[in-house]
Amino acid sequence: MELDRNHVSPGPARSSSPASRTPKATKGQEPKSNQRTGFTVTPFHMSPIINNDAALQRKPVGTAFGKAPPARSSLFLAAAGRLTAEVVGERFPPAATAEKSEQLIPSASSAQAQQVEKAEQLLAKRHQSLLLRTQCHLNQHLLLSKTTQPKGGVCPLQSKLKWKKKRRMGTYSLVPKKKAKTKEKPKANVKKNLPASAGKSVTEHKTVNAGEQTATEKRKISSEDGHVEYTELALDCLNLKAQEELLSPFLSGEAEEKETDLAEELPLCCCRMETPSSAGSFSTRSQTCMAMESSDGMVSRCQRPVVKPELMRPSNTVHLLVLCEDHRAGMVKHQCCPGCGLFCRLGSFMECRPYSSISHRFHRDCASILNERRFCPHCGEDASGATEVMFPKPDLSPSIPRTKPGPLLPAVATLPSVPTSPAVPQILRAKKSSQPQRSREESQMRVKEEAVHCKESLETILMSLDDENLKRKKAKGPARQLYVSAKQGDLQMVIQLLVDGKDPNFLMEGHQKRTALHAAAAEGHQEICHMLVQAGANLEMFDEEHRTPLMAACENNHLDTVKYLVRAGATVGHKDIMGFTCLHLAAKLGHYDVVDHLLSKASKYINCQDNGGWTAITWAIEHKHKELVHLFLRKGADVNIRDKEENVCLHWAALSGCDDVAQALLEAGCDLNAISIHGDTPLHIAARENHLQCVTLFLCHGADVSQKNKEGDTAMSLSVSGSKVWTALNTNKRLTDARRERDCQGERQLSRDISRGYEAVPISCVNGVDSEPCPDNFKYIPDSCLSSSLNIDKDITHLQEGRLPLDFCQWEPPVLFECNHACSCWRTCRNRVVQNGLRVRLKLYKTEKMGWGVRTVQDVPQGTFICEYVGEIISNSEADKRENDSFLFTLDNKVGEPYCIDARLYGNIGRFINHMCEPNLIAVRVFTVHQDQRFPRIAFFSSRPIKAGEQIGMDYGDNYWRVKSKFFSCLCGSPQCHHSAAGR
Ligand SMILES: C[S@@+](CC[C@H](N)C(=O)[O-])C[C@H]1O[C@@H](n2cnc3c(N)ncnc32)[C@H](O)[C@@H]1O
Repeated sequence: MELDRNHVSPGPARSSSPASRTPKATKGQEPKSNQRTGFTVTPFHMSPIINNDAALQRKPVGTAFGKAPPARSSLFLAAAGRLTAEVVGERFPPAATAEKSEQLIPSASSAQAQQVEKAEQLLAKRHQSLLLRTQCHLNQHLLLSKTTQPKGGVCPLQSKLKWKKKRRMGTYSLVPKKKAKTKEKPKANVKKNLPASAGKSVTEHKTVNAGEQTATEKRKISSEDGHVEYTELALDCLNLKAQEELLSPFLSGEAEEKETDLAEELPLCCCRMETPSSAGSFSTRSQTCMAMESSDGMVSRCQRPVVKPELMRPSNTVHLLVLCEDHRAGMVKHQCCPGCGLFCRLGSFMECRPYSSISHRFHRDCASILNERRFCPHCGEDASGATEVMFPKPDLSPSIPRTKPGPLLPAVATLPSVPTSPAVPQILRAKKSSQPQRSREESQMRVKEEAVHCKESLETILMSLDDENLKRKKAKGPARQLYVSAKQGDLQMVIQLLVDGKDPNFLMEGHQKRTALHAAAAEGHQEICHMLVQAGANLEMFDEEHRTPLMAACENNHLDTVKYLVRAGATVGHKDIMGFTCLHLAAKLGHYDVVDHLLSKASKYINCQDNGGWTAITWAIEHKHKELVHLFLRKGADVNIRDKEENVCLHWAALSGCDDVAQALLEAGCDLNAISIHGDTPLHIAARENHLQCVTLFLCHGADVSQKNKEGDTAMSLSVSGSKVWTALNTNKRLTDARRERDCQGERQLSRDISRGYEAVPISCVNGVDSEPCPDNFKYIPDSCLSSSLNIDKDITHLQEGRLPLDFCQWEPPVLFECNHACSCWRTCRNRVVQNGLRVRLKLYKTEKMGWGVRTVQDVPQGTFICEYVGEIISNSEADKRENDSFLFTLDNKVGEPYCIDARLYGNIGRFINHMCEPNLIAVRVFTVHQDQRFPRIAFFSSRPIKAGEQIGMDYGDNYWRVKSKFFSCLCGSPQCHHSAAGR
């Protein structure tokens, strides 16, 4: 159901569809940390950061504050009769460690170990190149994601993802994974790289033999020596391997486009151009290859015999050369630097990758330069996109290296750690984790059976690998075949392809640029995952949606594969383009066992928020995965985390209509009175959605039926008139009104809101004691004001979760620092409490003995921010001149001239808070938008749970009473009163 705030009252969800939760912020915009460079920011909860004024003074701006000074105990009087605030007082994660790898070692027989070792030794032959390619792909992936956002218009991925956005959360700013096609490339290197043709006109004549797989182009290029006929090498004239690598990407659905791209780019270098031997003066008889290799500064010449007499010219700085077959293939693969004519095959070079399958190598200093910009001398791409690559000498070690560096493991360690199913394609799929758990005996039997199956299947596969015919047949498969086989669960084929040198990190065009590991993980082919990982597949490769193989396994509920990947070192906390983690994906789809496993392995992500500010539990709640919700609650999920619209879990339960989930959330302490940015309480949502059970539950727990949202609607006005929900709300309202009337015993309401709408919640004023009208001898202001210029230093703007922790030191309350606009966190960050203003519903009422006082309208948990003490900020000398000191609150600053807040003429509800010898409030000094130590804000927090209707009060302090007791006694009425006339 699609709800739109523009038409109906807001709710936590604009739609109950999962896709509707597309959040507002993109990953790129989302700050990863609320810390600013150079500053240490302490979360509010963990916080309280200073109770030491000396420390406050000592610490330089921008440093974290430590624990602080012994403070005095309460609020107080510095000057006569004056209140004081004495006491206010991971993109690629670290490599899997050897330790992690060792966890992969299952207890397996040595026969199995030997078989797997054999498989791995076969794989080892290809390992080196796989690693290199992995690195190349990673480089390319990173490079593309960083640099290729189109300047204007909507990128393909953006438009592709737009359908997902239903929730009205703002705009996207996606980073496309695919490099935008450069139509007008700087042709910087044309002159430089044309063979012996600098400054001369170039004419091209292109003929395409339509009957052939590859195009053959003939170009006539004029030179000083006359015409030299160059022929562009047809790819099918190359050796098989080089040909396959160049052709493989074209076998995808984008073959036509790629062919055109390639044709557009090739003319910039001459790597594929050859000229018949007759064009030069070389005899190829007993000729050796003239290729020069450069390896980290060392130049060496190839000595291999030449087979073909044709000449090639790597660069206009060198002569035409005859080359051996290997170097001819290298030329065509752009492995020779057009700048200097030296081959780049061992050592460090720059590599430009205009497409994932094409690599252009050149030396850093050989880039073409035009207008102080550097370009690839092969294709003219901006060389800033090129990456430095290293091609080490081949390691002839027989061992299979791990995905990540680390000590080699004993061969037995490379067995699939949890062989959950026989390694034959038809039965490879991991069973759904929702299947009932097996008994211990069954499990043991199964492990034995699986070991046997595993042994047999591996044996079969290894035997087939020895079959030379099979080998030859398989070798022709294109790189994408690995992806297809991994997806189909064809373990035998996967191993064969890996042994044949297929890149396990090949990105599958047309399949969201996923890798074979994504495909295997998504299908739950655990053994294939293992083989791919052993062959160098990177666990952290992500697709166009920034999803990793582990995420694919989680989303598809393949528990065993999830377990395997986690053990292999996959990152659990990785976020996709929507900010989802593995937990979000599994929670949304109700994959109980997967969630359970993830939480058992990485519980720290339990409260991780996605781009909409939603935690995994909110997804489980919205999609009515009840058992999962209970699991999250047992594991300690925070139910009061606010999303970007300030909804808490109960809003989502109200939306889904699950009253039993709502009940569990209430028992877990979820705030029934939480208000979203639209002013909605969970009751508003439940009423609007016509969820009767939830409505009655909330009413039973004391939800306020008269609470209005920002559009002025009560839950009742949002319900369908005459419906059961409406009747329940109406009945409750009548009963509540009647009770209030009885409880108030004739209390008259003098004002609906003394704040005149300045506070987020109204503060009514009632008098059931006498005929005194609503106080009007002051002006209500929501924030402190300045009546003279005080030059508050607002330049210091670095600062450091909902409530004070239960162990917050109430006797020596430390200073708090809230996040502000200078932090990198969102406005909804939980370390912003005081700055969010009044949230608890309060009432100004006339007490029997202490004049006006303040009470709460709702139950208030311990540690809740109640209100601030607001007034005129004045200097002490100014305060001394003022006659009425009843509303002076000393800021008790230790720096420079002391200041205080006078709420006599200008103030807020805080000015009516009376002294109580058994207080339920503490005052805390808080900094929000500045850190000028002279001007802390004074915030009152509940020091214990407060019942609805209870008066709130603080301890004015002994100093206050030392002075004031000469004029009057404490009338708080507490049995523990220290300052009553009788007590003195
Ligand atoms: C900050 S005002 C509190 C609001 C005040 N009750 C009013 O009617 O405006 C402080 C004054 O309230 C009165 N007051 C507060 N707490 C009291 C107490 N425990 N016993 C007697 N008077 C109290 C005193 O007159 C004191 O000067």
